[in-house]
Amino acid sequence: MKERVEVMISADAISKRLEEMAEQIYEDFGGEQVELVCVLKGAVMTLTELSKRLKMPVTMSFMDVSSYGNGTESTGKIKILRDLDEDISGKNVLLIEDIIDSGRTLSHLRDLLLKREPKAFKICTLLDKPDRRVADVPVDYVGFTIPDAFVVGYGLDYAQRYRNLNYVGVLHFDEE
Ligand SMILES: O=P(O)(O)OC[C@H]1O[C@H](OP(=O)(O)OP(=O)(O)O)[C@H](O)[C@@H]1O
Ligand SMILES: Nc1nc2[nH]cnc2c(=O)[nH]1
Repeated sequence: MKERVEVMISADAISKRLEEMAEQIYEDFGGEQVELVCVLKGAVMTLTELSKRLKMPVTMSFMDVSSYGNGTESTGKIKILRDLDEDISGKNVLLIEDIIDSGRTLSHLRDLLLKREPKAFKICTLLDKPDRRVADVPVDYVGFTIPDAFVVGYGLDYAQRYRNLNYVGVLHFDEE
């Protein structure tokens, strides 16, 4: 089997959309300082690229959770591998994800973080795949709504590869 990536969302389109989202986020938080919470590893590229476009003061912290193995199917189990170092109570928090698929990861994280009583809590994702939703979770900022296909690039991996692509593409497996 040969792997092939077909472009779905170009680098240019992502850059423009992040610009729009950053403006909206700035307005919604009234220019106040925000703690950006990144869910490793997939959201790293979205976090860095979005943060460069945000005009208010921001801080960054990282959580690591696992729900997927090296394949393309969710296990349905969410494990916290690394929690935040900082207390988020009383802070403006923006949780950043690369993709919402079943919604299990975000729904679990949202419940966990809301218990810590942030001042404001919003969720931002580069990609949303609503067709596969199992757990309902309200999302404040969606970059792109995409059809049900396994995508890679811009932080998203297949067997830990392709995260470095500056675009989002559909992964195909061709017969050799
Ligand atoms: O909505 P869900 O079905 O829960 O899927 C979304 C999650 O899956 C991906 O993470 P993954 O577990 O692949 O880890 P990674 O970010 O380290 O690649 C992605 O980054 C989300 O966190
Ligand atoms: N790489 C990748 N990870 C995911 N996690 C949930 N959905 C996806 C997807 O389409 N691609």
